[in-house]
Amino acid sequence: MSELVSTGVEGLDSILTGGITERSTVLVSGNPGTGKSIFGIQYLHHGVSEHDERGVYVSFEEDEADIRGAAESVGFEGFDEMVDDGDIVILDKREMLRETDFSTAVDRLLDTVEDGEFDRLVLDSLSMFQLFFDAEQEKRTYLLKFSDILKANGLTSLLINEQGAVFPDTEVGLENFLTDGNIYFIQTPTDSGVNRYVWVAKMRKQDIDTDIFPMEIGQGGITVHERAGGFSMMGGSDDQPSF
Ligand SMILES: Nc1ncnc2c1ncn2[C@@H]1O[C@H](COP(=O)(O)OP(=O)(O)OP(=O)(O)O)[C@@H](O)[C@H]1O
Repeated sequence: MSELVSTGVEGLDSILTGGITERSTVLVSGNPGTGKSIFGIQYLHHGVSEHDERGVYVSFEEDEADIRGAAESVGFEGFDEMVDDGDIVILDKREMLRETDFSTAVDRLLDTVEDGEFDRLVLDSLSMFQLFFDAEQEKRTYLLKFSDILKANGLTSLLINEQGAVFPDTEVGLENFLTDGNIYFIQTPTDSGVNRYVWVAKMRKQDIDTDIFPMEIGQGGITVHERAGGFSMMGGSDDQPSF
């Protein structure tokens, strides 16, 4: 049986009955500000601090200082040292977009992971990646090849997907089908801010809880509460999911 990789979010690991199957690629979708990047950083930080697993964070949109700043804002202790020591390697937008040629940028990423010394990868974001393909068939072939390379190098990967539509109007694209798992981060407005939720819609080969669970972002990162329900498109109520 495959090993399970702990996400670093206890409540989410419970929903996943232990974690993510190792060498999977998991799509993490959500609107802006729903916590996708923080989840990615938490996943890598947890890998190093609790499991001695090295990670790579690839960003097309932020530079290293932004990522270090996000880790600091939620109090991930020792994150800077992990980066300084090379336990977490950040390939940031300066690095990835140095060449205008997309395949050279991807080669740089593959060069980093192909020594097999990493266990976890976060790609922020897959949406950027996909902009380079016009034809669906080309996108499909590339995505499959890319995720095969990640798996072959022993990586369990989170591929972040910037979602335009507001939940429950999720856009279901090729990437939803071609990845092993789909996790959604959801936020609904309330009078005083937002209510946050997480939904694991799919995880191949795993028995998962497909309810929608409330979550919070604060010091220590993301916390998922192990009580289903509370989701409402109106926000602020304790009603059961309303769709
Ligand atoms: N220390 C903190 N305490 C509480 N909430 C925080 C803290 N730091 C960040 N947040 C919340 O997390 C949100 C940002 O999360 P994150 O950057 O992971 O979102 P995202 O889904 O990656 O967004 P985007 O797609 O725009 O990059 C902020 O909007 C803020 O509400």
